[in-house]
Amino acid sequence: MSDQPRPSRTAAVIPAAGRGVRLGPGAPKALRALGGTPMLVHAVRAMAASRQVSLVVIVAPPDGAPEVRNLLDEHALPERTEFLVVPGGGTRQESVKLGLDALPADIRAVLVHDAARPLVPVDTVDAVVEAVRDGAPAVVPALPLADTVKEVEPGAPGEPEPVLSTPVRSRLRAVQTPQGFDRDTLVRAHERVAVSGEGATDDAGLVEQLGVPVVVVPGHEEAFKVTRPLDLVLAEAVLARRRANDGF
Ligand SMILES: Nc1ccn([C@@H]2O[C@H](COP(=O)(O)OP(=O)(O)OP(=O)(O)O)[C@@H](O)[C@H]2O)c(=O)n1
Ligand SMILES: C[C@](O)(CO)[C@H](O)COP(=O)(O)O
Repeated sequence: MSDQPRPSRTAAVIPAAGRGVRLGPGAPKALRALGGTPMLVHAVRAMAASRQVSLVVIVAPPDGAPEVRNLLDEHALPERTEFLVVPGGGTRQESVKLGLDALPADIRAVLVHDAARPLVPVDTVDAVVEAVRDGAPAVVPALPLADTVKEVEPGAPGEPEPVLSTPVRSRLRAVQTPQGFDRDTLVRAHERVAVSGEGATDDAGLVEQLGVPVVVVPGHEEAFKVTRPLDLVLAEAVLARRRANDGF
């Protein structure tokens, strides 16, 4: 056997342990079908489509790891990619941490990608990986906003909420995944920033709390998050358009 050190590798961690409450009653969101295939399988394929990603860690619902392992075995996935399934936690932040804990030592760069963003194009994945490999410790894909955003004083449900301010829209970005990180930076962020309430809403936010710079690269409209029922309608339409285009 060669005693040369193995080159450092890039892994993707896919938090998929959420219930999908905002999507309505049914199976855990990641296991629901999109175009006849579980949303999670689309997300796993989207990460494995990047030749830069050699390991995908899937963070399953806490009691659903065997089911997710079976699901992956039933679907065609690239042979050059390694897949690991670990049980998740009660918040997204805890689930990502459990995924990071499972990474082998030779992983130097990590993507964190929501199972709920099943249709992210491979070019977006590659752009994030490239930026990390070029030396950025934390990279997020993002898009400018179409709506004006107001900061409000949250009130009781259904009651009018006083507006506090209107941030300058041209300075705002809607952040997507995969978010890419130097592994040590992301692990440090997850160790230092405690889970409070629902946890941090994204991983780059934890890194920002360390004072480490985060940069934005262009996101993609098709990397939207399936959160509410209407998002599922859009996702089915995007998938149908892709399949029709592939047919010609
Ligand atoms: N305890 C949790 C909560 C969320 N997630 C994952 O984090 C991603 C983004 O979360 P979101 O879209 O909010 O999913 P849910 O938490 O399932 O949605 P909801 O808030 O509507 O229940 C999803 O892929 C989800 O599976 C996770 O791994 N573990
Ligand atoms: C990580 C994220 O997708 C970036 O926009 C988002 O913050 C996840 O939020 P959610 O409420 O857990 O879906």
